[in-house]
Amino acid sequence: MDDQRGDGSGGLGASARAADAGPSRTFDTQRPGPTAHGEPAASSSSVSAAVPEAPPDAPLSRFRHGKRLTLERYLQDLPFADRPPSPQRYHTGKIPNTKTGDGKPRLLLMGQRRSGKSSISSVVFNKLAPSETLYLETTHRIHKESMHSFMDFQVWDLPAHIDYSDPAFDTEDIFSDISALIWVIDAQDEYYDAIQRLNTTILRLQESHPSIIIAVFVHKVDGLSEDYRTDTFRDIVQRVQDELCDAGFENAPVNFYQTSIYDHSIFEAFSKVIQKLIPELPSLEALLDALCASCRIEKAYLFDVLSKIYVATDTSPTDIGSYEICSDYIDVVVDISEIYGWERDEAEAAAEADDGGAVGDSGNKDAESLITMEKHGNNYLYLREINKYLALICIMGEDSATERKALIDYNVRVFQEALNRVFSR
Ligand SMILES: Nc1nc2c(ncn2[C@@H]2O[C@H](COP(=O)(O)OP(=O)(O)OP(=O)(O)O)[C@@H](O)[C@H]2O)c(=O)[nH]1
Repeated sequence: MDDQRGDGSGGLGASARAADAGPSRTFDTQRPGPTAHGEPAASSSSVSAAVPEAPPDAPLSRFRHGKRLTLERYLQDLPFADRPPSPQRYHTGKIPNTKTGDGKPRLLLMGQRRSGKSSISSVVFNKLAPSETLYLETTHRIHKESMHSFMDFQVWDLPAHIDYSDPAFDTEDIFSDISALIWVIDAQDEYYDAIQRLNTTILRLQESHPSIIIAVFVHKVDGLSEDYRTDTFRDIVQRVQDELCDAGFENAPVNFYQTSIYDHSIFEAFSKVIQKLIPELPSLEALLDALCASCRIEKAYLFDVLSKIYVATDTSPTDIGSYEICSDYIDVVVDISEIYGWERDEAEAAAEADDGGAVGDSGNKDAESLITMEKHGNNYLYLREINKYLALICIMGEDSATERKALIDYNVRVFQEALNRVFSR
């Protein structure tokens, strides 16, 4: 592996480590450590998926000090954010239903008991090893996770025993601020009741909060044979749509994903849900397309390093295999940086910010930077940290030789600049 450090950086791992240590994510630190993926494999496919603010003196301030990321600033709740005039195609996080006005997207995890809600939240956001989820206890109260990364959002895990469809239950507090509802169905269990509850909830939300994004995770598919998994998935999709249609709600905008915590499918599904909350997604995809065309990149992902959720990818067909390779590669780089990386102090970062930033300049205005390359079969992987939270990772095409690295570096910097312009608009 050829590992080059640009811009006097502590590297991707340094920022990831700093954030994992608590500053930029308000997670339950009692939960055990790193993610272990690699247990039973299952392929995935998709059809078309209050923690209080950290005190100001918390380590979070390290990231908020000085030059803030334009991306972060835009996506969060600054009142003066300049929004594009085009009609809103995606939720922006500043959803019309927002009551409290905190502007942070909220994702609700709902479903039957033992369907796997807490496991999903723990594996994706707390890096809990999937096997450790066997010991998770039943959720009795709403469990709230705050994710502070390239975009702030909250994930609420709702206990299954409360009947939210009961008209006597005041759901306004729960549903009024949400951006996306993720309904988890246990594919290994009897699912008719789950579908009925899901449809009741969808119909209710359709009346009161029609702009909410709805995703169904057909979960625990790892335990099913290929054929049975496909049949179950189709059956669930069909039943949900038929019942909604019978109730007068045709073509309901519900997305379905096959998921499992034992492989990457849960991260991929979450990525797709999160992408629907990003208003700039079309611009990001167009930028990635342009980059792929100019550098003969086979597939490019913009990853949120902390969660391994991908924020955007180019518009060429996505397969779980390429996501897995890139996701594993981020793990490797983060692990190596854990050992060899160091933290850049703020004065140093600020000095670099003043010098750097121009296209073609080696300075990186927003973050430390790290470039790594690795032969992977015929194609090699290219990773560059874009800012504190985001990393660009590309599977290079066969005709994109490593000798052209200088040109690729240049184009990636142009991409980085363009990205900053998109988010500083
Ligand atoms: N095979 C398999 N088991 C899973 C998966 N996700 C979760 N589980 C298991 O499902 C069981 C229930 O998971 P929980 O996360 O506690 O389910 P929950 O929906 O939060 O349950 P309640 O809190 O009771 O509502 C645990 O034993 C998990 O290990 C998965 O993808 N595959």
